[in-house]
Formats: sequence, C-alpha cells, structure tokens
Amino acid sequence: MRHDGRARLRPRHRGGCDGGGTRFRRGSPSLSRHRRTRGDRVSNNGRLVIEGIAIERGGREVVHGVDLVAEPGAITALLGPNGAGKSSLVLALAGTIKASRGSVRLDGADLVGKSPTAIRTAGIATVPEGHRVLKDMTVADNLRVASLLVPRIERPAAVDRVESLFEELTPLRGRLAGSLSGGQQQMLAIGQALVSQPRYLVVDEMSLGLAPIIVRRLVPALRRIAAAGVGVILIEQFTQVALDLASDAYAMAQGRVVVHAPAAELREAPERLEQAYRLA
Ligand SMILES: Nc1ncnc2c1ncn2[C@@H]1O[C@H](COP(=O)(O)OP(=O)(O)OP(=O)(O)O)[C@@H](O)[C@H]1O
Repeated sequence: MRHDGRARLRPRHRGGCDGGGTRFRRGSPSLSRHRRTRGDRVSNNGRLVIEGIAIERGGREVVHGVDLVAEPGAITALLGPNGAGKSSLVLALAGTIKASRGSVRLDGADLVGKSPTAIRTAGIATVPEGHRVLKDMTVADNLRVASLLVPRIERPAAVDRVESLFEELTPLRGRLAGSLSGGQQQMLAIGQALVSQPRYLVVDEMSLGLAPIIVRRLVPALRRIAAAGVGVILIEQFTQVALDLASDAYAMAQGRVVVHAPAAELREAPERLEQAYRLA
C-alpha cells in the first residue's frame, strides 16, 4: 500500500484471474481512491464481510441469514437459481432495501441501514440487475454524469481511467448510449459504477440478455478490474463464466447459502451445485 492510500496497479494472480496482458494503461491512476488507514487494514484486511444478513420483501423473509466474505482484488461468484435471493442481497448491499438483521462490514464500519450514497462513498458500487444507461445521452455524458460523485478535480482522470478499461467504448464516445449494442451498454453501466473508484464492485446478472459471445468480451475487463485491486462480487447466470473468473464461489437457494467453495472445485464438480439446489 502506498502512503497516499491508493492500491498499486500491480495485477494480482488469484484463482481464475490470469491478469496476463490485462493491465490498465501504464501511468493511469488506481481504480480505488478510498483511503485506508493502518487501523483499517488491521481490522479486516480490506475484506467486505457480510454476516447473518436477513431481508424481508413483501412482508416475508426471503433471505435468511447469509454470510459471505469478498476479498480485495479477487472475484467472488454468487450463483443460484431464480428466486434464491441474490438480487435481494445485492439491493441490500447497495442500500436500496434495508436488511432486517445482520451486518455488512468494510474497514470495521457497519453499512447496514446506511443510504445508497453513504455506501457508495464507503467504496461499494453496484450495477443492479437490468440497470439501464441514460439512452438519450452520449457515452461520454453517461460517464460524466457518473463522475459527479467524484471531487471536481478528479473527474477527468476518473473518466479517462474507465475509458482505458473499456477501449471498445472510446470510438463511441459521441454516440447516444441507446444506440449501442447490449454488450456495449453493459460495459458502459459497469464503467459508470467504476467512475467513483470503488473498492468493491457488485454486478448483478452481468450477462442478462446478452449472447455468450458478447459476454466473453466483458470477461477481460472484469479481470482487469480485479487485477487493479477492486473486489468484485459477480452474480452470473452463466455458471461456467463466473467460475472461470472467480477464485471463490457461493451459491444460494431459497434465501440461504447452500454451497461455499473455491471456484476451481466447483469447475471440476459442477454437479455439486445442482445437488445443493435440489436439497435446499
Ligand atoms: N419486490 C418484491 N416484492 C416481494 N417479493 C419479492 C420482490 N422481489 C423479489 N421478491 C421475492 O424474493 C425472493 C428472492 O428474489 P430475488 O429476486 O432476490 O432472487 P434472485 O436469486 O435474484 O432471482 P432472479 O435471478 O430471478 O432475480 C423471491 O421469492 C421473490 O419472489
């Protein structure tokens, strides 16, 4: 850790993240601008620690005490069938809905009950399922709008950094976001979340509505994001894509975590997931 609190750009080699050839442009600043003190590092090593989270929706509990730990610089997959409670957990992480019990700790602070803005400021950015970009605005303006959360002096660099991550978007800067392909719009949505240089990025159903060939174009960007030190929680319908990217995987069913294992183990034995879903 440098003394200015920024993570280095050195790619990390963890689990399925190869980091090879996927650095940010040389000299581009770190993705993470949130200050970490020595005391913070001692408290949980920068991990995002979710403990005993329960969530009610429509008057009934749909998530029943979920534990999950995400590591900085690593991709954590969150899998599970429809209705398992993944999106509810994501919305609670973003502060859009409130957990009825449990804690979400980053550097010792409990973020449950905090506003979405406070959570974003603490360093957690979320791309919710079906997130829409601003279709009547250009790509550049979508990123500029997202950069309003960043101190004025840092905004141009923040936008540049995201453009370097998604080079496919650079020639499209002047295009209306609504005219982009589905994959490019998803890149832009992830880019908007990254403009504020979060420490953790939560992406719900990254590939929703996208063809597998398009999803594969998003994969290197996710690897670069993690290699720059950002912890990623990836909720993904294409289990194999998620397990290839992740170092650690959780699967939920019926509001509970039913599997937690290294992603590599589940790649080797995908039937463990099906069994766990059946038993839940
Ligand atoms: N707005 C809502 N009001 C009431 N119940 C809801 C609401 N949204 C979701 N639920 C219920 O909460 C449970 C968990 O749903 P959730 O969307 O979190 O699951 P999921 O794992 O993300 O599934 P999917 O992949 O289909 O989105 C389900 O039983 C669902 O019917």
